[in-house]
Amino acid sequence: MYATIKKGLSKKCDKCPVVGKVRQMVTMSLNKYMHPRNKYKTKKPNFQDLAFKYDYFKEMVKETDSGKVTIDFKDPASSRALTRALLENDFGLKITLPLDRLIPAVPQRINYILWLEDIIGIEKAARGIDIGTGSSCIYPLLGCRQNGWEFLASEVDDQNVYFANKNIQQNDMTDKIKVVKVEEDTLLMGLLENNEDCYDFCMCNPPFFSDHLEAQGVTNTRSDNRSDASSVSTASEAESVAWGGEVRFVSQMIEDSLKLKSRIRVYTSLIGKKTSLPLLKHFLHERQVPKISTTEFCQGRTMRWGIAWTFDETKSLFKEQKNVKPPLVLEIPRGAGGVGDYTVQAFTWVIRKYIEVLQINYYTKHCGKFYTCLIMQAKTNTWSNQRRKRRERARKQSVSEEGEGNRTAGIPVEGNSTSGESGEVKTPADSVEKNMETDDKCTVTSTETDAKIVAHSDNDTEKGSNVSKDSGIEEFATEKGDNDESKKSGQKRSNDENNGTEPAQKRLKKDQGKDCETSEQEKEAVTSDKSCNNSSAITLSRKDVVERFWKEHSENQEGKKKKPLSFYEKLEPFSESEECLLLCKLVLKKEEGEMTLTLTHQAGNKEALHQIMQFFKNKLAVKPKT
Ligand SMILES: C[S@@+](CC[C@H](N)C(=O)[O-])C[C@H]1O[C@@H](n2cnc3c(N)ncnc32)[C@H](O)[C@@H]1O
Repeated sequence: MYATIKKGLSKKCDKCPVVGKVRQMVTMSLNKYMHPRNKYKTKKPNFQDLAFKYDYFKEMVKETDSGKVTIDFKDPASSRALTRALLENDFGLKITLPLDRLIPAVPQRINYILWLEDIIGIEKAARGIDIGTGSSCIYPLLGCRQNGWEFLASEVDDQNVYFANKNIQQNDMTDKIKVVKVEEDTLLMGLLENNEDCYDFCMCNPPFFSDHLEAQGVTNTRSDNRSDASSVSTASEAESVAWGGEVRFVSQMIEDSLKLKSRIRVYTSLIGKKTSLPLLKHFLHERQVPKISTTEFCQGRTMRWGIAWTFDETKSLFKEQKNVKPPLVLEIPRGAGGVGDYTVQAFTWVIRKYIEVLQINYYTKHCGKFYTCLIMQAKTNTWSNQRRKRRERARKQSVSEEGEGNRTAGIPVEGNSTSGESGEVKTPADSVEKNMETDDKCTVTSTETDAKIVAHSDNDTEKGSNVSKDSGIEEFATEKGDNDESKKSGQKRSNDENNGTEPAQKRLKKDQGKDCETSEQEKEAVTSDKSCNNSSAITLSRKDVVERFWKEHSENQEGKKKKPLSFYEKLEPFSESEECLLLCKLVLKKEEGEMTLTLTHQAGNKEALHQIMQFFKNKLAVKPKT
């Protein structure tokens, strides 16, 4: 897929050394929730510029078919070249790394340094400890270069000690950073037993895993659906695995800190697994450590956590940190939810339909080719226990049918479908339940949770579309002639039309129908796709469907062609200060060819945010390959 551009780069370089016509801004997947002072937050690394400057990096870059300059993140040599180039370019640090040891990701390491700056301040020169400094010695090098901090660093691995010393020397920092080779069971106590110095902080990026199986992802909780890691880990077993994992490692740091107390003003550690955090906090509370603070590092698509504790009760340590929750990020793989068009437009459409089914208020804040932002306001929980509720309802229904079968025999039931089965009064929640039920019934293609959204030809729509009277929510995905229920609902849909709230999806379907009448060429294309053929549903992925949706949307926005908006589009932006169960922001973004869905909490119940994300995960899940 990639074509090497080593030669191409030289050509471009000849044309225009810095700003070539074909210059590509190359970005890494770093999101905007990085530490506010992280320089990569707003200025992503420009691979082309780096390639012009550094030959060792130029050798690694490739150009994608779309002309984007990138590297193969799964190749250790490429990752190493990137780390080397970023440290040299952005921090003036020269670094030598072996290929068989951990290659640190620079933007991630900066986050930890900046968090420490927030805690201890940068006004005064500080002295710190780095436990397990690695071959790069990256934290001491960065802390020293950025803030003039001095370091005592420890390491158990001989090769790491060798390279760490080499890196200190080639950056002229031998008077500021000292590396000590320690034994495996040594953390702070052993390191400090022969000196009486005091330190402002200690930091540590511990080996996360408790055994090699966990390190290889065999026994941890990564879901089967999760896509492969986008970068390679070159960490040796000693670097990533420690007996008892990070919990035991940091617990031992805590035990040591109870003896050392204020010889180190602030104790900190990075945490790789969220589940470790409550255990370590509990451990600290149990030992009556007076001040504890935690943070979340949002690093591209990786989450890490930080934990800090101190025995220094006189200072206002940890006070100024804001507890800003990072967003929940879902990587959307190609083919997710059966949507073949890997575009923001296609997935925006799908997501909006799911939101409408859930009866969550929303308005569109931004809708672009690569970026969509919706503000969502949920009043009640309409997403939990869908399956259980469906089963219960089905059970109830069959019981009532059995019991009332004789009584209802011969009584016309047409039109009863929206007022609820068994004559129940239909609440909005019921309506959602019902929508969800039909949605699942009709859209699940392979498993109960793997939803495939389909659009239908015009005639299919007539038969299949269903708009709930109560909610104005359109049932957007039913197989042709699916069931009687959907046939009955054609009447209900027209209620909606009369109100001028023709849903976007139906408009799409209509347009498809028009295509069939107006253009022979298009007709051919469309019929070959079977969209004009009543006998089968077409997938949403058809490019023309998406293009039409997009065109229509922009027309609406520009106000050139006033088409009626869907029920929810008609809503004015609601008051975001209004009391609700959850207020959040949903962002769909395509960056570097990869799509992500991000939910950011704004107000209300944080658990609800996780539940909604789980709902989207289920709906968009692609089945693991067998
Ligand atoms: C996850 S790596 C972190 C390396 C580096 N700090 C970084 O962030 O890239 C953990 C490091 O701790 C080292 N290590 C493991 N046990 C240790 C111990 N008891 N004392 C010091 N270092 C240790 C490993 O050799 C490894 O280099």
